[in-house]
Amino acid sequence: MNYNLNKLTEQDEVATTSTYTALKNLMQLVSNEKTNMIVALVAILLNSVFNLVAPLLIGYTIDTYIVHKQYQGVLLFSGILAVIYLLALGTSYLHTKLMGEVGQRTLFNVRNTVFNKIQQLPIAFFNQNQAGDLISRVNNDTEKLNMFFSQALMQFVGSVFMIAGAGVFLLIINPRLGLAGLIPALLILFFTKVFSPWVKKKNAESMKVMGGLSAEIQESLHNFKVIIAFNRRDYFRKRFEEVNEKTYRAAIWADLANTLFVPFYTWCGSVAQLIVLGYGIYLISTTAFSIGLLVSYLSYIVLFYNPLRHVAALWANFQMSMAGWERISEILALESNLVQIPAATAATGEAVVEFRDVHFGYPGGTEILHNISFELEKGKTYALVGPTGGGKTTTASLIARLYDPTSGTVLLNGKDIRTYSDAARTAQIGFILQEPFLFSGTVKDNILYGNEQYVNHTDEELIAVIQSANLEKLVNVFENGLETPVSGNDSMSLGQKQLIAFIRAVLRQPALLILDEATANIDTVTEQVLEDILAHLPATTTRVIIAHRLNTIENADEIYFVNSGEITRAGSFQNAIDKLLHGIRTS
Ligand SMILES: Nc1ncnc2c1ncn2[C@@H]1O[C@H](COP(=O)(O)OP(=O)(O)OP(=O)(O)O)[C@@H](O)[C@H]1O
Repeated sequence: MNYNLNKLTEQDEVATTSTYTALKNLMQLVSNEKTNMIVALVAILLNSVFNLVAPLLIGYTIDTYIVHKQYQGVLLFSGILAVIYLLALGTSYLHTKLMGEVGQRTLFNVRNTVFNKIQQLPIAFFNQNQAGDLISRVNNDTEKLNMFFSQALMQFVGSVFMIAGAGVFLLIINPRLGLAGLIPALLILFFTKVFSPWVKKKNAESMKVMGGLSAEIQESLHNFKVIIAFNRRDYFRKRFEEVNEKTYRAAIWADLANTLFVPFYTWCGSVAQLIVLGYGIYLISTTAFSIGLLVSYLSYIVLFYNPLRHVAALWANFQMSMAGWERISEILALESNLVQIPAATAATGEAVVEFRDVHFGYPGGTEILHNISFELEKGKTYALVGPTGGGKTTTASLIARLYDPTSGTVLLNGKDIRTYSDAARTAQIGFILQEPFLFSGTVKDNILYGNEQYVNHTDEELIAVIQSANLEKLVNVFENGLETPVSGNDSMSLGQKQLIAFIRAVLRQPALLILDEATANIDTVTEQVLEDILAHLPATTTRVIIAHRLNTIENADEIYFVNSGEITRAGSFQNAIDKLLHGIRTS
């Protein structure tokens, strides 16, 4: 399955959605904010009404009181206007506050939802996407949604109300003058329709390269040791400069697209004012049209075109939010291809693990394992040996169901491995990866990770468990034992990390323990301790050891030779050495 977010095709369905669909999906996300949104909507509606009534009152005051010099009436209407403006202020505050909170809650929920989704996706997803791009989606793109809800949405709705209201007033008071004043609005409509897709595209491009920039930063930070050791700062600097330049150019285009509407809308507003002024003066001189009405008209033209200009800026913001939402939706639409399937048949066979005619290739790559069939029996120790790149780790990954075969079946305890829940499967399998990962905390925290059954143990109880599993000597390797601090993945030697991963996996008491080069960086004396621990695991534990060091595989019950995607029994230890040293090695 294609999990590459930057290469989704039409068949992947989520590639591009219409603005309408994107908006509909987005609204579903805030369905539990309905009450707040309705109150905010009412507030913005009232706000528009207050702002719309004011010019009418001003025109009325001019024609009725100012022209006839009745200053008591002027004072009265000034007071009424002051109250109306205060109410407008109150409603404006209310909807801004409510929508600000809706925005923050949505941001919180969307970030949680996206992160949880990412956690459910299979390893293939992480293989195909760069961490920096994902971080950018979780951080930056979700923030665009916050902007949309906290600022854009209600301002947009308020502006639309205002435009509609002002338009109605303009057409009712004097239809001909109103129509004349609205002619430039047609130009705006046309311009917006033509340029909106382009604006959206430019924003989407900008976000995409921003994701690329994050990925570049992440990669160089991750590989800083290599960069410094090889003195290749210039290499990464050059690569960074290239991506930064791309980001800069895309941002310039997006900015240009986003600001394009505003001056044009302003210009259209000015033209409309000129039209109304000219035509209004003509109407005053030829008909009974009053100065007060002309003043009201000019105010309504401002109330019509100002929010239009605002809508232009908000429209760009909206396009940006939709582009961000689409990038987030791409993640939300993905489903793990490693789903649990219903168990069709009862367990067949005694083997702990069985491969039946298994073929496998990584997504988008060539086939790595070709028609593999073998069985691993309970309580035995198996070694997988073979040249680099031969397929050992891939085989182990299929045993642990980090991937599913392209065809064929992997069985765990006689049942298709896909019929097990994640919890049931991982409870049976302990996998020590080639590159163990440590979290910040202490040695104890890292050991307890994945060993929830011991989380509530006191230190004494935990030490007792460690002693009974013969792991005490390994814990004592660390200066402060269980309390030795771990300040991130790079704060320990690879051998020390392997020790912690070993303790973690053995404490799980798995029925099947896979060690992928798990002792490659451990000194010979400590390795003997590990071997002793392995030898004293419960008699039912099956061990799969992947190793290049020959002494590690010496005591295996069975040795498999993995070469060029084929797995064959190597027979005796001597045979395995012959194959390794003199066999045809392809990878
Ligand atoms: N995530 C991946 N995506 C694409 N191809 C991969 C991936 N991981 C491994 N491969 C390819 O699969 C093949 C088998 O790799 P694998 O890691 O299984 O070999 P290995 O026998 O464990 O090697 P080593 O002894 O170096 O650990 C190699 O050609 C490798 O390039």
